[in-house]
Amino acid sequence: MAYVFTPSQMKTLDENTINCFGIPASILMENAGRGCADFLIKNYPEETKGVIIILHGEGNNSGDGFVLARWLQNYGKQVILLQVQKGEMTEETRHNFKLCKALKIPTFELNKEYDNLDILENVPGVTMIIDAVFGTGFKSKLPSSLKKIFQSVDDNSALKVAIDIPSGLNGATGEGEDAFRADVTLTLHSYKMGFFLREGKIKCGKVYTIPIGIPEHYNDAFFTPAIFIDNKTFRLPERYYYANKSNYGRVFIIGGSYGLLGAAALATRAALRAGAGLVYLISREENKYFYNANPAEFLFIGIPRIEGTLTPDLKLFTTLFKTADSVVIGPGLGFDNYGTYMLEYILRTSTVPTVVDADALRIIAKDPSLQQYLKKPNILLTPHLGEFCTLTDMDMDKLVKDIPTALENYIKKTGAKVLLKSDTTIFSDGKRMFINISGNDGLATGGSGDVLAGIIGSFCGQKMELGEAAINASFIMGKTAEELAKQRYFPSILPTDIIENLFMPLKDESLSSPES
Ligand SMILES: NC(=O)C1=CN([C@@H]2O[C@H](COP(=O)(O)OP(=O)(O)OC[C@H]3O[C@@H](n4cnc5c(N)ncnc54)[C@H](O)[C@@H]3O)[C@@H](O)[C@H]2O)[C@@H](O)CC1
Ligand SMILES: [K+]
Repeated sequence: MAYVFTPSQMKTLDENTINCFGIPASILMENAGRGCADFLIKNYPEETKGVIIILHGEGNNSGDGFVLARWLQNYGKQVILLQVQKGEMTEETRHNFKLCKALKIPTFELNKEYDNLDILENVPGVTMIIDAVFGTGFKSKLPSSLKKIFQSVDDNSALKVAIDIPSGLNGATGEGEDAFRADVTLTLHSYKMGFFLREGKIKCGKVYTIPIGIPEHYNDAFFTPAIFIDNKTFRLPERYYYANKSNYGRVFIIGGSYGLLGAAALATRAALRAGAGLVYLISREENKYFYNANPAEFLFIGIPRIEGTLTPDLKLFTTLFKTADSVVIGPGLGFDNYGTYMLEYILRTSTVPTVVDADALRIIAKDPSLQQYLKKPNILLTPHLGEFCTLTDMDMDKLVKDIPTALENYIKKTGAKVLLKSDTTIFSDGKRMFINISGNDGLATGGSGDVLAGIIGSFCGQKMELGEAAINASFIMGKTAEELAKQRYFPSILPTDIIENLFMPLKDESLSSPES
């Protein structure tokens, strides 16, 4: 299981490992530094052949850097320590610094004016620059002196390695425009939340985890950590050897205003491709021309308007709706009385997993009385960032500064379950959090959200739990886009390509046997 921790959760884990479990801080630091040294020696033989410069300050991250320096020297490597930030040394850090001095590892200090930055350029044969300045204890903004130093490192052709987290990156929010830009990040124990958000996605390079001795059962002992969905953790709905269509759910897709049936049609086809037993497209009666012209595997149910008004005739729909196993409402639903009336009915009466997407989200944003239904355990909202801003009445600039907190606040306020879609997609219900980063820019096309809603509805119809369905649908859709990008220039990927090639990545051996 790949867990994702915030810096404060990491602190809780470290403290409990030291104070309750009984592994001293000095041993954790030794494990961290030695683990990084062993990893680099094994995986980067060329890059560790020349001079290795370790940039440090005085916190515990720097302590890890000092242990790493000792071990690299022990393995016969040439190491230089370069202090770029002043601070208070902890006992373990100070002790390891002394040991480095005792080993005669060369130590340099940049002067106050930082006009001796050319140390970095003048040392011949540098093949690796390691950042052990700040770790998860970094707060606020990077000092301007460090900005200058990191820019200069950026121009150097040596391999750049960050210990635990690139210095200057906020481990909770991913904010860090001026952070150290690493080619490789050796993160201690587990991923940090900031790796998957904002600048974190470009500052970390390749991320590898280094175990430091925190016991496995501590991971979820003090809080429920976020889980990163990857090739090993993703799941698909179970299929049975002896089964018929009734085992795989009746999925109701409700949407499609007059003349705008495309969104609902995409969700419908996606639900079928994702394995649903039966898919009903519930739309306005005047859309039946579409079904007549495109007879397909789904069933079309037209809900007529009540004479003289824009309100649908729900009586015709209610009996049939009792047979639904899951619902998707919103794609192309429309904002008139018809759409609002249908949405209110579904939110109030549905007892099966219900995915609320697109127009339905905007109706909820306009009509706060509908918020009362969001705490029902079977309701999932699937906004993209723009729709989330509308739901929360928040500026995009403010939202992207700290997405996890904005999400947490909205869930606390409404009790909703949310799949927040962007290049990093997050599911949260206030208790669990799942993170998915699969996919590419080819998904930034109108209609992708409708396809995703259809897949989620389909997975729910196949008895997958709502949160699991949401994140796994997002994962498999992203993987499909990645697979398609091997065959065509990714901006040309269309939502219909995703539908027609869904599950194609399962041919890839690493994905072929998801844990169930
Ligand atoms: N005992 C532990 O808690 C362990 C910690 N470990 C390492 O220690 C790190 C966390 O250690 P710390 O909590 O000491 O924190 P850091 O080493 O990340 O940095 C803390 C230092 O940076 C300074 N600082 C923070 N933000 C700053 C800013 N904007 N400008 C200037 N100075 C700033 C603080 O005043 C403090 O001196 C982890 O990332 C990991 O590398 C590991 O050694 C494993 C065990
Ligand atoms: K670091």
